Amino acid sequence: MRLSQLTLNNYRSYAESQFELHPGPNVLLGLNGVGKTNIAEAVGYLSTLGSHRVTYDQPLVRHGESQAIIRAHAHRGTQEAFLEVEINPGRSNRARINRGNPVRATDILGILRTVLFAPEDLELIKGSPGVRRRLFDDLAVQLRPALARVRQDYEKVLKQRNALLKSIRHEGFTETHESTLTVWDHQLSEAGSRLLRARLEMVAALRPHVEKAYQQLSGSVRTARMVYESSFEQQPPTGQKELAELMLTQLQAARKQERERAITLVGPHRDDILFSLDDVPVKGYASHGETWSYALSLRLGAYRVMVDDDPNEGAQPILILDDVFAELDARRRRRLAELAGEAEQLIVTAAVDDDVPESLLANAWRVESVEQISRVSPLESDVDSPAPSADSLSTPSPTSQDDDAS
Ligand SMILES: Nc1ncnc2c1ncn2[C@@H]1O[C@H](COP(=O)(O)OP(=O)(O)OP(=O)(O)O)[C@@H](O)[C@H]1O
Repeated sequence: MRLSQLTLNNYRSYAESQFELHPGPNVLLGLNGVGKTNIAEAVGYLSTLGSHRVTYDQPLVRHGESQAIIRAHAHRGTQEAFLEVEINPGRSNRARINRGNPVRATDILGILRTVLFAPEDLELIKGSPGVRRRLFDDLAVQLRPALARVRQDYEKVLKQRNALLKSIRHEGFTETHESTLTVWDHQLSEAGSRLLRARLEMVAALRPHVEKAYQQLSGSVRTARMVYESSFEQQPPTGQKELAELMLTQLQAARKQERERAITLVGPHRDDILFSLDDVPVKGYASHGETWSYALSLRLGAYRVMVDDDPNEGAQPILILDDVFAELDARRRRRLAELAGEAEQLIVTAAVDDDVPESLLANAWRVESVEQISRVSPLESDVDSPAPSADSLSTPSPTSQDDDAS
């Protein structure tokens, strides 16, 4: 999979900018704060409708504006699609496919697949369980877009149920409360069991790939392991019907405690995934370098899971490495470059040219400012080629660069 053209309107620091992207590596170089990550983030947003930096949309819209639009030409083998997403904070986001009528933004999920690794991913190890749950849920949604709805339903019922438990604590428990809780228990178990089943599948699919990626990246013989820790009092079964039944039983058993604490105590929103190297937990124990390698292995593993899911020519996800190389030692950089170099399209951002392995620098761009982006000659990476004009910025296509060079 790849993008050939990306246009940003009022997205983050970009008022109106267009970028040409190439198959293979695309490296964005430039000083801190010039807008490199904003581009990488926009590509990720097109495939997940979420940002790796914020959990809500407002910061994605250029300060002072009310709407951002991301447009892109996406290619999957010989198929091509023109994708457009409008980000409307406070209102529903919309999408358009091949310049058709506006549809719900979630309708574009599944068309473009990306895997993005960024420094924020250290939170996958160090952060709260919610960050880890999101990793598995996002991956499941990229593979099975219908799960986006299940996830929304689960969160909605959970919120309503928690609000009811709070009012029970204040107002006392009545028969009406009992029957409403019973209805919501069924709805929560239905959506929760689907979500949990998808997560368990993702854990099983990721496990061997993460183990392999960790060994390839670090050269270590230690085994990267992961264990799903469920809020159920027993090992969750694998079938969805059995999961739903078990969740219902556990909710009913927890009812007294839930009324006392005014919170839903059973379900996938309470779960965690324990990462370890051999039998030693990563969180709280691993070194900084090991933590980085583990987090990166999770993303490379996700990349492989997507490739397994659709092994067709041209279906590989776009791999995005945002500000990653600076944190790795020389051996890990080289290994990452080898692994990432296999991607049909790779987008890399870096503040320091020397941090990026030379093998990836064939297509590098110097981001000076949001209005000024120019190609970097692979041989003279410190000499900028003439900058394209500002305002409606379009980075030069390979043909025009060749013309410039001649
Ligand atoms: N909604 C917004 N409106 C206007 N400007 C924004 C918005 N969000 C972010 N910015 C600006 O975008 C810039 C950050 O861009 P970005 O994160 O892409 O930088 P970067 O080149 O990746 O930097 P670094 O190398 O430090 O990671 C900052 O100057 C920030 O103020």
